[in-house]
Amino acid sequence: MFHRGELITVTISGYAFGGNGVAKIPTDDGDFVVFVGNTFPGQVVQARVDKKKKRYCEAKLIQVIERSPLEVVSDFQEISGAPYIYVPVAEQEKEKEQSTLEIYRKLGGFQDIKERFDTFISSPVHYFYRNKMEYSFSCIEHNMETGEDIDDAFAVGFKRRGTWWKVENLNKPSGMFDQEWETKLIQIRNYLKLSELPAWHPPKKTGFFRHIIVRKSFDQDQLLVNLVTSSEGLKQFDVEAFGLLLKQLFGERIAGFQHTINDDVADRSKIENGSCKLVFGKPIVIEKLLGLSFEISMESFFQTNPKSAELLYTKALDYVFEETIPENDIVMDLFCGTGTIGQILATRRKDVKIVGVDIVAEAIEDARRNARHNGLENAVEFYAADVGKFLREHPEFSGRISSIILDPPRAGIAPKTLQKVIDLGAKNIVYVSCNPSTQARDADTLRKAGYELEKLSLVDQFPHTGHIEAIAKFKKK
Ligand SMILES: C[S@@+](CC[C@H](N)C(=O)[O-])C[C@H]1O[C@@H](n2cnc3c(N)ncnc32)[C@H](O)[C@@H]1O
Repeated sequence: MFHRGELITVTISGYAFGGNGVAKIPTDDGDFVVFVGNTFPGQVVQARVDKKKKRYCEAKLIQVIERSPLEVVSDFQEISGAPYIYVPVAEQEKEKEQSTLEIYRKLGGFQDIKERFDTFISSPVHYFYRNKMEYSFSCIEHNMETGEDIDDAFAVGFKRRGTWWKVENLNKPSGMFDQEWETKLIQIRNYLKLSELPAWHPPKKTGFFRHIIVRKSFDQDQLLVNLVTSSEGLKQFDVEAFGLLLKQLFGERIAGFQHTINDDVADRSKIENGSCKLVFGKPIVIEKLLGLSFEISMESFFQTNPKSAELLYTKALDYVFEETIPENDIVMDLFCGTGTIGQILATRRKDVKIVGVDIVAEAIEDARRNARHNGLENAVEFYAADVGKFLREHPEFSGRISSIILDPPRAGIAPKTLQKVIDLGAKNIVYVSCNPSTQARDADTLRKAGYELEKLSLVDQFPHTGHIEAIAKFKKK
């Protein structure tokens, strides 16, 4: 049944972890299962078969032909990064919870996960919650109304689902990022188009305008803007005049405007590369989390949904403090990024030392600077290193740690590194993850090493997407 590359139309009847809609096609040998990413039960969709196995296949969504009866179409423009914008949040949350618990059963072998499940924390804001957005320019536009592709266009918005070359103009807010910014993006597009410099041509890798990236501070209600162009035709572009337009459109809300010149042929991955000049203002915004201030530059990692991150961190730290931490003990914040969790912990317990480790040197510099500004420099120590290497080179911590916080990237923790973490002999481990499938795998390793999974909570950091954040609490038996 079906072959790779085939265009199929299926009705989605179920939901699997990670935003995969499930369609079942009856055959003489039982159901043949089709997984289609970014779809929802009740939708009829057109999709292209990508991977084919004997009993199932994976297909990429091309278009939703019929909406699910659950969906409520609103005035937001649907973008590929937010496939569930029309699905009521309660329905999204229900599917996320069930599918995440199922992945814990399947990949972690925790058949009794329901009994260990603590709570599902909803995002305190469901719309306009993101603090960073990256828009692409392309001279190949996919017109959403007519379905046509237009060459020699000037499009600014997001890549058409499943393509890296076509851009759909963002004509109204997506419901994900700042409402005023996205309402006025059309004026920015019209202004830049008048320069007669071309938008980027992704297949040819030529053109001038490449990306526009915006960082937001909710606390200050300010925006930091970075326009990325090539140097092709640079002399014709009046960057100061564009800065004035930003000031006219957004006034005091613009904290700073940067211009990055990037001639690298690689598209998204090199977005922050090239030479960057601050045209006016500051190259940072300041965000507040649970009373602490964090300076965020364009490049720094910072939780995308800060209001929800407060709830995530509070829950993670509640788990840490459920156990006794002796005075002057060390708590490790491994994969600490800009050190937010460790610093917040330090405000709740003044008599413990925090050791944070992250592989990105810039993130550690941010962590140290922020700790100084927050008056916490004596409570925290940050190291720029690979966690596995750090633990190998610092055997002195072994047996001296009562609690560890882990917050690794989506890939989870490398087996050798996890073994080093286990060798520390901590009584408690709190594991925060943006990918519960790798967390469930690591939870199985921790269980085999004598750690019991006591509790699991889910935090909906990313409404309208298939993503979910999970916090697991482990205790040494
Ligand atoms: C999900 S982020 C953690 C963010 C941080 N806890 C926060 O909330 O701001 C994962 C972090 O792991 C870091 N990382 C990835 N691989 C690493 C490794 N092998 N050793 C140390 N840090 C690593 C990344 O630089 C990133 O900052």
